[in-house]
Amino acid sequence: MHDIRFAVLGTGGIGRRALDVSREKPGLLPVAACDRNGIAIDHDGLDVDELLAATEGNVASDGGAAVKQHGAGAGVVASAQARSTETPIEDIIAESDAIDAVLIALPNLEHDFIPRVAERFTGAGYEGVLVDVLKRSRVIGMLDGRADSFEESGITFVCGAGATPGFLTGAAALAAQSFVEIESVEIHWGVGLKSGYEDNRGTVREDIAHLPGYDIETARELTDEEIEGIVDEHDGVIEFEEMEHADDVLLERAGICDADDVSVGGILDVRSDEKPTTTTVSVTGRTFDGEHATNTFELGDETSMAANVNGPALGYLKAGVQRNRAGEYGVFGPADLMPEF
Ligand SMILES: NC(=O)c1ccc[n+]([C@@H]2O[C@H](COP(=O)([O-])OP(=O)(O)OC[C@H]3O[C@@H](n4cnc5c(N)ncnc54)[C@H](O)[C@@H]3O)[C@@H](O)[C@H]2O)c1
Repeated sequence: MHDIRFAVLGTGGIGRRALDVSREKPGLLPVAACDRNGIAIDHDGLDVDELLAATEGNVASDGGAAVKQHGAGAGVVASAQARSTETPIEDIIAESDAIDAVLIALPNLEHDFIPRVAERFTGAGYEGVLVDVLKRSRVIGMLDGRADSFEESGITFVCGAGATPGFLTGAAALAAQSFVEIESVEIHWGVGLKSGYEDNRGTVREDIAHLPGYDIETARELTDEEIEGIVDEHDGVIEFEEMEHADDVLLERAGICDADDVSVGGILDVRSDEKPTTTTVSVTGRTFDGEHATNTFELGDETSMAANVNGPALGYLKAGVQRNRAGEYGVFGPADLMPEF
């Protein structure tokens, strides 16, 4: 039985794959999807096969010149189920009475963009679940600052619910259970994206903002050619250290450790699907009986970014719906919930 009707905001690299993964997750019925230029809605369930086929290689991200366009229109409007609109998010909000949960797979190149999108749902009196896969630590505080209005509206907001933060934050919370004091949490990720920048625009651009000499503002202004240039300079393999990933504040928020004890780094290969390094979460701490040890959680190298972001995002969405139906509203992080399968 499909008892969770959900929408996806953003049908780029992440949003399209969320729809794809949802086909194999029991209980989920995708009823709406939008990108910057279009919207597809069918309350009986979208035809995901058709939508994915129509948007393959046609993931209109920002209307820029380099967007791949293989169909009649750019992005979601290439689907027979979609129509073009200048107000995609409002159009979904207008139908949100019949939507249980919304996965926000939008870029996060302005820190307050996702909080502002959430405000639009609150303003319309939405009662349901919002889930995002945002990365930046500072955005969590902005969402926490709106917790009262989410509670008043009847919204259960699950924030930072992708891979990192998200899945790996939850793994750290579990790995911490052997200890009574946590000394450090080290998250080191490896991602191979043969589909490259073209199919993962938000992800790659936002990661570049973590490189020395860049920030979110400068990354936002880069042209597609400049991004391709940075990728070329690194021969397609870019290494990141001390990233501002919200795993730190989300673990602190859950009472597990101080944000300062958490470090996140990783290696992104934009030219190969093979991971350049194994993704690990290492939690070091002291046990009640005085031992020091490190518990390590490791992902299989064959698991793709798409699997590790979207499986958990939809799993947390399901957990959020359960909370929402039990009348629990406000802001939840991935260390506060166990994702459902
Ligand atoms: N937490 C994690 O583990 C994790 C991992 C990967 C990506 N992400 C995040 O996921 C997000 C999406 O990444 P992506 O690679 O899919 O990006 P993308 O650029 O490929 O796709 C973004 C989509 O959002 C749409 N969009 C942009 N502005 C819009 C607007 N105003 N209204 C409606 N639609 C709009 C675009 O048209 C596009 O469909 C990024 O913020 C990225 O950092 C998180």
